[in-house]
Amino acid sequence: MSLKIAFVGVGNMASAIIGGLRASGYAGESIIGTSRNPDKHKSLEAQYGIVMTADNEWAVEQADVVFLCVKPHMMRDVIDSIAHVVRDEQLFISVAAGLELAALSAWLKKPVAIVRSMPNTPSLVGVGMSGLIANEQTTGEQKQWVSDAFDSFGGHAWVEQEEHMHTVTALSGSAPAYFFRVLEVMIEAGQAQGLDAATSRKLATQAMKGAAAMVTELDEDIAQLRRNITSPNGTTQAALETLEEQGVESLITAAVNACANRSKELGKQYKV
Ligand SMILES: NC(=O)C1=CN([C@@H]2O[C@H](COP(=O)(O)OP(=O)(O)OC[C@H]3O[C@@H](n4cnc5c(N)ncnc54)[C@H](OP(=O)(O)O)[C@@H]3O)[C@@H](O)[C@H]2O)C=CC1
Ligand SMILES: O=C(O)[C@@H]1CCC=N1
Repeated sequence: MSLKIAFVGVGNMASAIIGGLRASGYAGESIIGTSRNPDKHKSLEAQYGIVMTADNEWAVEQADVVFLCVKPHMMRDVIDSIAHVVRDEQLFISVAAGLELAALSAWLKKPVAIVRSMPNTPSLVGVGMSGLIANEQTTGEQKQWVSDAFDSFGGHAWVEQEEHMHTVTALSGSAPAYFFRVLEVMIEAGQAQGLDAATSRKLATQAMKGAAAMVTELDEDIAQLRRNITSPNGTTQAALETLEEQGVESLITAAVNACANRSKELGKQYKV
């Protein structure tokens, strides 16, 4: 089915989803985006072939599916301002970190279908990953549409318990930023050893891409893939021993836990 989609708040995350949807063949004419700043509208229209407006009410009125893509602390005000035009048959998809289905449902004030999602920005280049959970109003057909839409810009996983959305955020929603940070540090280290920035970036990023491709394309134990590179008393062993000595396991575990805990805090802050 060809549905009209509205994105309320076209910033980093909505742009990544819109870019992914457009690249996979979704028609620009069926996508409306909103932002308060009209100065941004022309460039977003040109970039994605969509219609931009500052009028959230109008955008929601046109839509079968509404993606809610503003920051968590803005969500309640934005929903309050559109609640009076919400129709029972519409599907709402929130991308906001922490915000629970119950809060979204109470603010929307109608028993509409709601999906809470946690996507990530690699959606822009078709390799996103999204965790999803739906409220009980969401039909099987709507869930199938959501699965297909999110698959069009990457992969998806439905979770059974809403609590697990915090872990989804820690393992995929925020995680591209951890890997970007690792790359930044590696590239700087390469430059410190004398390589130019472009060569350093190419070497480190291709290595990360290759590692990710091996893990996703080969059905092999990740630890074994690591051991396959690690010659006894060789170069890799020297690097890995340093990582362990410097506490790589506790460092990464602490970062993942901090992310999930922040998501829980956001949930509590906006609990209804
Ligand atoms: N960035 C990421 O990697 C991820 C983000 N998320 C979630 O996505 C949501 C958005 O995050 P992100 O895209 O990073 O943030 P951004 O600030 O980049 O995007 C939010 C956009 O909302 C617009 N906006 C704010 N208020 C309004 C309003 N009243 N009406 C219409 N548009 C409005 C802003 O544009 P303007 O100022 O022009 O109005 C802004 O561009 C958050 O809830 C976050 O938790 C989820 C997963 C990953
Ligand atoms: O940092 C954040 O809060 C958002 C949610 C996941 C990624 N970015």
